[in-house]
Amino acid sequence: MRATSLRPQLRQERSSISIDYGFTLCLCYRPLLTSARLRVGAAFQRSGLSKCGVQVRSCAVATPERHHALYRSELGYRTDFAEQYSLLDIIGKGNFGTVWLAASRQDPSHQVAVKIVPKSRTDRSHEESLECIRREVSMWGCLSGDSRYVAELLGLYEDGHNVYLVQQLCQGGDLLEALKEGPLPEACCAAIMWCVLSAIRDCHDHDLALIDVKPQNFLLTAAAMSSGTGTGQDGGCGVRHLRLQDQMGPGPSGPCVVACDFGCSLSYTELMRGAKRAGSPVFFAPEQFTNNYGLVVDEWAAGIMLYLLLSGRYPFWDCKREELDKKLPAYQVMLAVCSAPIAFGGPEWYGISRDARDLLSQLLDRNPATRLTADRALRHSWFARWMKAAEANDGGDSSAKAKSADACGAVGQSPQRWRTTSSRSGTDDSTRRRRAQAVTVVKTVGCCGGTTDAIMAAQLGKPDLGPTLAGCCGGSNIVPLLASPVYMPLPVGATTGAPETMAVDVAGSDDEDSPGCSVAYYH
Ligand SMILES: Nc1ncnc2c1ncn2[C@@H]1O[C@H](COP(=O)(O)OP(=O)(O)OP(=O)(O)O)[C@@H](O)[C@H]1O
Repeated sequence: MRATSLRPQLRQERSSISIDYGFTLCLCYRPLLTSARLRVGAAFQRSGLSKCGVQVRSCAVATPERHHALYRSELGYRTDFAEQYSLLDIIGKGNFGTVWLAASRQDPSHQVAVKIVPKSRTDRSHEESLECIRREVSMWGCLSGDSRYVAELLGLYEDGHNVYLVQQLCQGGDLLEALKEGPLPEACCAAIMWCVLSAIRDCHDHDLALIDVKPQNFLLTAAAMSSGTGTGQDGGCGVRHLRLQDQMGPGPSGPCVVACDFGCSLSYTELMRGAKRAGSPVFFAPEQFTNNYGLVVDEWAAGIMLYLLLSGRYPFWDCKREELDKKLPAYQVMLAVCSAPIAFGGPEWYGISRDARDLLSQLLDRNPATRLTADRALRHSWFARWMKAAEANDGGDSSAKAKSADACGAVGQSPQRWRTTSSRSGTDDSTRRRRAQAVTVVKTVGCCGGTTDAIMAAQLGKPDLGPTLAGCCGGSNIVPLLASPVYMPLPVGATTGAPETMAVDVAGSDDEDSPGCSVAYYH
């Protein structure tokens, strides 16, 4: 049927057509579109409807066909997508498909994400494309439901052109987005990495390697967006306020981060047969360059992710994330991954705990045989510390809570964050003031429990001279936290010498290098 023959009928009824991504058009002219196998965009062009003042917001993908009775399923999926869901807006685009926000037609308040994957990719035959989709779906399907750290796959649909993967909507976007505002507080990184490593552990328990572990493939859920205790200046909600304790156990809100995208995943058997190289080279483990690797490449990539979350940088390159995202020649990537030392020297590491570095070194172990597995990584003392600190904040440890209340109460802060190591007795006011002049606000770091940012400031002094401490704030305005006059608000970046890292005592923690609380200080 020639497309031009559509024109009179369309013109005749155009006043009653309301176009929403072509669904209405599909509905009204189903037989014509079906028989002619026209994509909506093409139908518009040819019919001249656009000239009649009717607009289509997007024709980037072929729209779902409502004629499921006529369509014979190729993959065995349902064919009534258009009856079940309406597409609302594009959320994002990947290499192989477009992700849409969609709503259930029965209950429009129920929103989902739908990945629309064309059945024929330009770089593959139709059969090969279908095989890729089948593989991804079978891997995802066997994890979804079994692991709470994997995005839920809610339904599978197909039509003549596309496959529709209906999945849990993750409102927070991906972790790369979250990193755009700079490194995340350490407490928040612990919460995220708990989910990432749990997802990896669950995959490995199913004899699957995720392979493409990177921030883009981990999504922040609705739970992440509503997390926090409301104490920060920004309301206390959102990514920077994620708490480790909310990610554990079968809580009603679920984890803050889930894994998505199983397009590169490989089964253990496939790995043993000699897997093909896939994924993003800057996240490759050294052995991945040889095409002879096992499940623990995921742990290596998780190590790179942790480094990135904590510092905003990649471990083997002396540049920021954005700089490296521009393409590097493959041999340069390989050389760095296989031989460059892991740097912890930059200023972004001043506030990071020794435990975090230790976990990183064990994940980024170039020997796959000794590399920490996800299961063991989850039992690393870094997580235990953050849990302990969080419990103390939440009231598990009443004495720590009381001490903390002492420290913070004087300036009306909620009783949670920092306490002084001691206020050196016998220090007169002029000495305090002199020291205070030399206090340097080092950086914003995550603080105990992850519920507020802390601006850390350290006073001039040597360790043997005693007290060192910290201002606490939400957002960027420094407020004097502690009762002692030593601690004064200072402009960020005021420094008087070369920084060294020093531990600060934190409420609820007995150890000297409390998580997330080391600061730079100056002599
Ligand atoms: N379930 C979801 N909820 C919300 N947003 C999502 C969801 N799944 C994907 N997205 C968004 O859509 C974007 C594209 O996702 P997709 O999985 O197609 O691509 P990708 O991971 O970038 O690419 P590729 O599959 O090519 O590696 C993601 O970056 C993410 O921001």
